[in-house]
Amino acid sequence: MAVFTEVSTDEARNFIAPLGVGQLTELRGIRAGIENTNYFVTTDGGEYVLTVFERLSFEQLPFYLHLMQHLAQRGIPVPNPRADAQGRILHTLKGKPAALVDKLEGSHQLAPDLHHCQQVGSMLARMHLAGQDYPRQQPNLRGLAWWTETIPTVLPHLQPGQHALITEELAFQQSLAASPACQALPCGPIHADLFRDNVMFAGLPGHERLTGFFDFYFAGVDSFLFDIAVCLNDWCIDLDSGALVEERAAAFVAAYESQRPLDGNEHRLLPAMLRAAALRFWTSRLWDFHLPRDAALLKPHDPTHFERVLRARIDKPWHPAR
Ligand SMILES: Nc1ncnc2c1ncn2[C@@H]1O[C@H](COP(=O)(O)OP(=O)(O)OP(=O)(O)O)[C@@H](O)[C@H]1O
Ligand SMILES: N[C@@H](CCO)C(=O)O
Repeated sequence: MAVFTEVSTDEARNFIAPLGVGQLTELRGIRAGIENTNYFVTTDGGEYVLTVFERLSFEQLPFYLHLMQHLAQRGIPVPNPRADAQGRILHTLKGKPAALVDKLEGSHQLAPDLHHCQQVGSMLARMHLAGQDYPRQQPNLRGLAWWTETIPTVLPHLQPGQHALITEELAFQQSLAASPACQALPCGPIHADLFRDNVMFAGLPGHERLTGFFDFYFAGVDSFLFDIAVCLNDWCIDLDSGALVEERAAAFVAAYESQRPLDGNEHRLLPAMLRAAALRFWTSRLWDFHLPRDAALLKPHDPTHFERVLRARIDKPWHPAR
């Protein structure tokens, strides 16, 4: 359940009044999600999502919300935050930060095929290009510095084989990140968490079209290759074994490259970046699992999934044919 902060109809009506979205006709709590309170808001003018942020602060949120606005203004299908007459998109509800964004049409595609992967790959590249002139800066807060700080805190909970794997992988990623090749990777704002449950598709089975990316609250400035690797490790794998489904991965990358070709460095570093992306989510899942901060807000995902993904990426490195 994901209504941590109850919002009444009157509170919602007052909240949306300055946002020029019409009169409230329906307010419905959204059960999915574990981070924030979300409500579907219907007005006589359209459909929206009201989010009350439970963990992110007034200082952190402008980067994410303005990024969504920037991308939406450039034609990327992401939820556009609604502004008041002064142009403010970060609001306050019950003392907490809150936003009203456009509701995306459609639903998740949890069993993607080539067609879905191609659409995500192509839109990811378009998003990277559209974000290049985004002026705000915020690093990927779940990047190497965070892995380096967090991995020691989870080590006491690991079996010897896992302990060796995660410390060796961290050392590998630290030396890789310091290399000139890695430092030359093209960077910009990335989503950094574009899993199957953060993309919407609409349309009849077999003919679905991508209607949007959402949940930008792990976004940050990092290499585009890292974003590609996060996607490949979710959209293009067999969820049981963690093995890459090469046909889907090749289709994803080809579609990405139809919009933004990878440079030689990106091509060479993709196998290592796939390992980095697996390490990132293994670490965060271990941290959520073994060191829960706020039990009420957290239903941890299975960490061993990303241990399998990491082992699979090490055992069978992959990069697309050129
Ligand atoms: N802009 C949107 N348009 C349509 N549906 C949305 C939108 N934002 C959120 N939703 C719906 O609300 C659900 C919960 O949102 P979300 O996944 O962002 O939850 P969260 O708690 O904020 O984050 P997390 O995914 O980390 O748990 C989504 O699965 C989706 O169905
Ligand atoms: N996508 C993340 C969780 C939310 O960011 C995971 O699957 O571990």
